[in-house]
Amino acid sequence: MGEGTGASGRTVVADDADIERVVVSDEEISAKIDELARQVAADYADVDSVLLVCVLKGAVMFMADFARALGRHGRPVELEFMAVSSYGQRTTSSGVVRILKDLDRDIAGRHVLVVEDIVDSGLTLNWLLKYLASRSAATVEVVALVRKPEAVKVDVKVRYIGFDIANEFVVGYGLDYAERYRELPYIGVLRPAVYSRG
Ligand SMILES: O=P(O)(O)OC[C@H]1O[C@H](OP(=O)(O)OP(=O)(O)O)[C@H](O)[C@@H]1O
Ligand code: HPA
Ligand SMILES: [Mg+2]
Repeated sequence: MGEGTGASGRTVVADDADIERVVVSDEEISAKIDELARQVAADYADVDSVLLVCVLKGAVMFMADFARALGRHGRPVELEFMAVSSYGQRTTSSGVVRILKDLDRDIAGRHVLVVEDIVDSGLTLNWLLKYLASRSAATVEVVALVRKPEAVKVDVKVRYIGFDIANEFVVGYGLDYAERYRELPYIGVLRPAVYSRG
């Protein structure tokens, strides 16, 4: 693809052609991450250490940018990763959360902040919070970049939220459809034709 301006309003990236509409731009994401990091750094100013738990794969971009923003705001953190999956190739949750990668270390007594890309039905987070509670963390809070308030099926406590968005399937900035589009720098909606390609 040559030079030009794509759906993101900036230099075209490879998957722009499949995007119908941008829901959250990369500039909005950066500004929001900075704002969330400032707030979290202030709220956790009095604790010795903070353990960020990234929920792979979707939250990988958010984790990387959020951790660095916390550093800029004077809050050092430790990073831990879990991989869970409930969507697979679908656009709706299977309701069954599978652990693909567990935590590498004990979180007992730690101040844990779960870093999630999206709260949709809430089923993943609901399951994860129960799982982490059983591992005796001192505190467990959640930061989620986006949430779909109209899609929530279970009420989960999310302390920090970037954006509330409409109830439509989105991709980009870590979010995938059948493992694609995670690398897009913004969050957007796919053209309907993409789903009928099979
Ligand atoms: O609120 P929910 O309806 O449970 O949906 C949110 C979860 O679903 C997605 O993960 P997915 O299962 O697609 O795995 P992935 O992160 O590897 O894409 C997303 O990254 C969240 O973890
Ligand atoms: O809208 C979404 N897009 C991608 N992955 C997701 N996982 C839950 N909701 C979504
Ligand atoms: Mg997914």
